[in-house]
Amino acid sequence: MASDFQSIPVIDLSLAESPETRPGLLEQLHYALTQVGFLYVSNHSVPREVIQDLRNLLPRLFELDQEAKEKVALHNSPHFLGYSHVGSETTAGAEDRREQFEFATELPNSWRDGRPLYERLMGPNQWPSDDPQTRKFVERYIQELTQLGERFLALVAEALSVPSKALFSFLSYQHRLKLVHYPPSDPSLGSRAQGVGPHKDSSGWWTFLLQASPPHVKGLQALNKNGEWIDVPVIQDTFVVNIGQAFEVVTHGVCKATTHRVLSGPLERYSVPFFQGVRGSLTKGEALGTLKDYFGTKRSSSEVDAGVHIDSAFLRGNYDTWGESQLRTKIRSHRDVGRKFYADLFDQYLNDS
Ligand SMILES: O=C(O)CCC(=O)C(=O)O
Ligand SMILES: [Fe+2]
Repeated sequence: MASDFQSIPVIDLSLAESPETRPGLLEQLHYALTQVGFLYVSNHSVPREVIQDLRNLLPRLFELDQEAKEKVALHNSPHFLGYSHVGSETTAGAEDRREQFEFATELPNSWRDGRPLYERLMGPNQWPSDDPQTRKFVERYIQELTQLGERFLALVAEALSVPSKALFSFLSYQHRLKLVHYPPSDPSLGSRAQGVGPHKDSSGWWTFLLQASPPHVKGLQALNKNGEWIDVPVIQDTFVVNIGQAFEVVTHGVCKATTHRVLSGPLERYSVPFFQGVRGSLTKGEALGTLKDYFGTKRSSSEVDAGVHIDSAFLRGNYDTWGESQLRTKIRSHRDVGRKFYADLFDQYLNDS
């Protein structure tokens, strides 16, 4: 079997600043995008203080008592924003061992009868603490990551030789952020407990992940084409970046959303994934049509071959827009929210497969 990636490339974004080093950076990025689907970015320009403030917040929020957490429970939000407890999610058929607070770009609830229902995914956050710093730190972090996401996307366009305008046209103005806590696993399970099971990121365009625990706390792994799980260790002052499913679709599978998982071990672990959002009105036709010329004919034969199989619930599903496909996924994984806020659609979404 051909060898495949055994480690995750580190891309130094400061190399983009000089005309001497930029071509080399783009070449490394092209390799990471087309052969790995996972990378680290270093020298990313997100201020250290913004990251540190968020990191300090994590234990404080997860130490809140259960009552305070339940007050902002995700099941009270039609926008799927808020707290979910350990055991409320399953991935790949098994229960995940993690609790999380989900936030998004702060937006008013502007959905009205007659508008597409997926627009209701946008709406205000539930803030878990009266401490005004919580909101300040989370919002500032989302703002910084939104900017990093845009800078990164411009480089991706250049590395793939596609118009950046086309890539930007797929973006939403709502991005999502999760604060995640993996409690220590039962010692009898060794280091093999499921923090989160094998998955591809479905909700975003790109994911920018902060591994917020010290380097000796391991857990994240990416799957290479040979079926080997490759460790994605903590590298200080970097973000882990990986491709989401919508990006795999628009690049016709040339850039794959790589499967990954988290094993939880005897040490608790914190992480913060930021999911750059995709516009809900994006249709299948647009997603496959916009860059067809770039990913159909202009590619080397090995890249075109790689694009033959696109693994996407969006393309397979019965609904034409990205927004509807997202809403369906969310309702199926949080059925209580579906029953409460989307009663008219609930049965249809549950029984349409
Ligand atoms: O916690 C991590 O390191 C990764 C989490 C993840 O893959 C996800 O939430 O999609
Ligand atoms: Fe993920």
